Amino acid sequence: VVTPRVTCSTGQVTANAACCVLFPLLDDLQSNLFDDGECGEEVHESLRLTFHDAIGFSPSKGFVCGGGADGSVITFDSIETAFPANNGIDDIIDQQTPFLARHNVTPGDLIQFAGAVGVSNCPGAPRLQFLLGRPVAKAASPIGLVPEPFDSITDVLARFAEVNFSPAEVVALLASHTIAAADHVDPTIPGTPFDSTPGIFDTQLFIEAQLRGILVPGNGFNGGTAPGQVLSPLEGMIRLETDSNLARDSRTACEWQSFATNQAKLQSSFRAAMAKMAVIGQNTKTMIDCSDVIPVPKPVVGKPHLPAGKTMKDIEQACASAPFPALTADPGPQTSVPAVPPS
Ligand code: HEM
Ligand SMILES: [Ca+2]
Ligand SMILES: [Mn+2]
Repeated sequence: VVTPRVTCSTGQVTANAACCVLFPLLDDLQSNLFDDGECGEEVHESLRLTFHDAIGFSPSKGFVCGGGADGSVITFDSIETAFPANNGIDDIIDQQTPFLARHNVTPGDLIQFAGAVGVSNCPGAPRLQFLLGRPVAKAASPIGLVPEPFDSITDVLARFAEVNFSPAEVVALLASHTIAAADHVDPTIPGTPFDSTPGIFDTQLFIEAQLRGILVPGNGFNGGTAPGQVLSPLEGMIRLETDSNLARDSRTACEWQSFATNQAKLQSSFRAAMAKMAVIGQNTKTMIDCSDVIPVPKPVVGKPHLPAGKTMKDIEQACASAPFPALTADPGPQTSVPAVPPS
């Protein structure tokens, strides 16, 4: 099979002429949103936005087509940014919205494209799929569809099951928290990461979430969405109750552990789950595959390890059928994780 190719007026070659609109958008995003190709704050927030838009879909609440990954979080931002679970997403919505005036794409396409481009800046990430063609949203998402960090695993799995995601796919999607930080869980310490390497798409989240929690970063629990915050193993790192429980619940612990040292599985599972999430509620038959516009990410930096000062005794074994993979610790004093700088 010969894949047809077109050359855009801007010089790049792609699968379909409809994708040409994305090259100037790619350059604009890299220069003016992602600080020249960084895997920093705006990439993290853009990835979070892909989820908070897409998960707003509920067959039981009357969606048949439309909803989901439709850009409603931008089109109806005054409604959806007021949902408690969307705390903080107004920031990245304000930063992405001006790109709509400069490029001929819909809000739903912008959100998923920015997420895929942003993730490509993170060493170790898979090259995500991108399909073009989400119509402008006709309605806001109903409230209550975005999971909260204090939700039970039963509730989280039920919410994802409603949009046809298995427990294993939920765990794969949580790889997103390897390139993530919290601004609002404890608002006194914004930019506090979920793993020690928030600029790298590696397996450290799946190792570090399994370490025994011993401390509260910053100066104690400071409101925000806590009760969704639980003890962290490392100074400067924050742990969500849902991440902690997904790593320990019998329905998800073995899947969680399976990612601890398997970068290739992490990449392929996250890629597949993101491809599915990015089109929730959309009709893929009318969409165009523009995945070849997404840059190829750099390889992962570093190897799976315990943070300095930890031993295997600090791992809380949760999977009943296989031992946690043996790891050695980085040398040096107890790891303290620096915050992700705001930019
Ligand atoms: C059980 C499901 C989930 C829960 C309860 C959850 C909860 C949270 C919370 C509370 C934050 C911190 C927000 C802040 O304080 O700034 C956060 C950040 C984040 N989440 Fe999730 N999340 C879930 C699933 C996902 C999924 C599926 C994705 C994407 C595929 C995602 C991507 C992110 C990213 C990238 C950040 C970091 C944002 C930043 O650094 O500014 N999350 N999540
Ligand atoms: Ca990481
Ligand atoms: Mn942030």
